Amino acid sequence: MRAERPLQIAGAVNAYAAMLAQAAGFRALYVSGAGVANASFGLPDLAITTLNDVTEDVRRIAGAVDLPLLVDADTGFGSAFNIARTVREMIRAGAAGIHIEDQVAVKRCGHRPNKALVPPREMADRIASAADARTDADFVLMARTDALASEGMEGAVARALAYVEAGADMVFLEAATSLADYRTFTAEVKVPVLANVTEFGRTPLFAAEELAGAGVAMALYPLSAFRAMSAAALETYRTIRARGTQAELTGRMQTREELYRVLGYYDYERKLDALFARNDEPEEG
Ligand SMILES: C[C@](O)(C(=O)O)[C@H](CC(=O)O)C(=O)O
Ligand SMILES: [Mg+2]
Repeated sequence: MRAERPLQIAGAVNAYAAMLAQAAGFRALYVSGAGVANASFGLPDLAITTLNDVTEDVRRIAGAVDLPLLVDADTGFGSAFNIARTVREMIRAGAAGIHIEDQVAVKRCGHRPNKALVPPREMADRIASAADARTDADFVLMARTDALASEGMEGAVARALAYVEAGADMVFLEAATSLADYRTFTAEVKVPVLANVTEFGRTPLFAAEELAGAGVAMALYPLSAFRAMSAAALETYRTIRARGTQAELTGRMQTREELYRVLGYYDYERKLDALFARNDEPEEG
């Protein structure tokens, strides 16, 4: 966050997407709960996936890039002891931080209607359990509030302040609808605030500079690349089925050369060649 404001955080649904985001210059990445559910399991984002499902993706992504990873821990995957375990497992898997939200355990996407929240006290307990379980002082604990839709700005601010009091380092204001919302919220909540700029939701696609002007410290793009790749993949599959060839699509594909550059393939190949060359040398006898 010292490097840029707002810190742009890009969602990556797998290790290779994370490498692409890193190559594009992002300084922080996100493992989206919706991304794990949708992309890794073909499930909707309705609290169906588990802690293990998410940490598996975190391990793969953290193993592929050097960037800090913010991870969506939904409602923490259970009650106090489970939340403590979530924190420890996320740290072990390589996350730099997680966010935990104040929806009931059967959560929904933050941009859908009929979200239900736990009482502020219960969410503060979630945060306190998480803060207590931290085995790494640098691990970031972010409280997400979904309260704007049902309790308005006053409710969202009151909740955020309680969560910070309970140990949250940062706050995620879900589904804000105007820059004025962010301005009011960031003026009241003194810790860094994240804006979720997810497409086709409640929040207009505010530009980074606009968010910075409203006091926002982090801008999240949780599923942007996933939505783009999904549309591209569907078009590719359809075209091959309809035309019997992919020839007209290659201009829009990432080439083998580009793929290999991102992967560092040629370094691996050189090492392999050197190993083979060594093995070919006659043994001294
Ligand atoms: C940020 C989010 O929690 C996610 O899982 O990526 C989702 C994103 C989305 O559904 O667009 C959310 O905002 O609830
Ligand atoms: Mg989510």
